[in-house]
Amino acid sequence: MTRTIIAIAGASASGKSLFSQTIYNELVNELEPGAIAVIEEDAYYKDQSHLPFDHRTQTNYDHPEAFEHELMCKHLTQLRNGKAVEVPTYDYAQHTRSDKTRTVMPAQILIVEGILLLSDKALRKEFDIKVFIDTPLDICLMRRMQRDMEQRGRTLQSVVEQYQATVRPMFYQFIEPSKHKADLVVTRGGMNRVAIDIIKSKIKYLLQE
Ligand SMILES: Nc1ncnc2c1ncn2[C@@H]1O[C@H](COP(=O)(O)OP(=O)(O)O)[C@@H](O)[C@H]1O
Ligand SMILES: Nc1ccn([C@@H]2O[C@H](COP(=O)(O)O)[C@@H](O)[C@H]2O)c(=O)n1
Repeated sequence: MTRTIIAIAGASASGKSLFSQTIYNELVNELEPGAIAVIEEDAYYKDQSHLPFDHRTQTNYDHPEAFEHELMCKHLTQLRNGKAVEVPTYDYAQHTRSDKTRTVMPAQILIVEGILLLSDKALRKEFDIKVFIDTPLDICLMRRMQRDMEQRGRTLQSVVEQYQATVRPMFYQFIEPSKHKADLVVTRGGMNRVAIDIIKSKIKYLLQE
């Protein structure tokens, strides 16, 4: 059986999750059970439970070193080879992994979304289709402020400080240059109906092959 792994990359709050979830939600009931699955790169942030909370707040979460990309690569290879994996789950409020894992079965179509997927050479090799969500950074910042305060337990001050110290500089160092590794660059992210339909058609075509 041929399996296809699709990467959805882009800045934080660019709309990667919305884009991925829209494709998943619109296809999941049309396809055979278990044909499509989604994995988040954020699940592979390193475990920091051994560090005091104050230290965890100082981590640069936008640098490749913050992730356990080796484990992610290993899991993607296992999924491609038809094996189920236990994906970690992440707690943004605690800045570390939670105790639970999530079992992901080897789907024929696997969508993977995350900020640094295309900047890592080893990870890039795992992807059959590479998409970059290209959203202006000021729009990402506005969305991130709202989301991080509502859903990730952050204050306005902490979002602004983190944005200046790491999020913005790491975007220009790692994420923006990785756009050129993409097969498709998508504007308007999760609201780009044409782009969503193109990926959906490609998935349906692959499943018919
Ligand atoms: N095109 C869009 N228009 C309006 N809001 C959007 C759009 N894309 C995403 N959002 C909203 O912005 C926030 C961040 O989007 P999300 O998909 O979680 O970003 P990412 O996964 O890239 O971090 C969410 O609240 C989401 O609903
Ligand atoms: N403890 C953490 C871990 C990550 N972040 C931020 O999350 C962003 C990536 O997730 P998206 O859903 O926004 O793509 C990344 O920019 C990290 O700064 C965090 O704030 N705290």
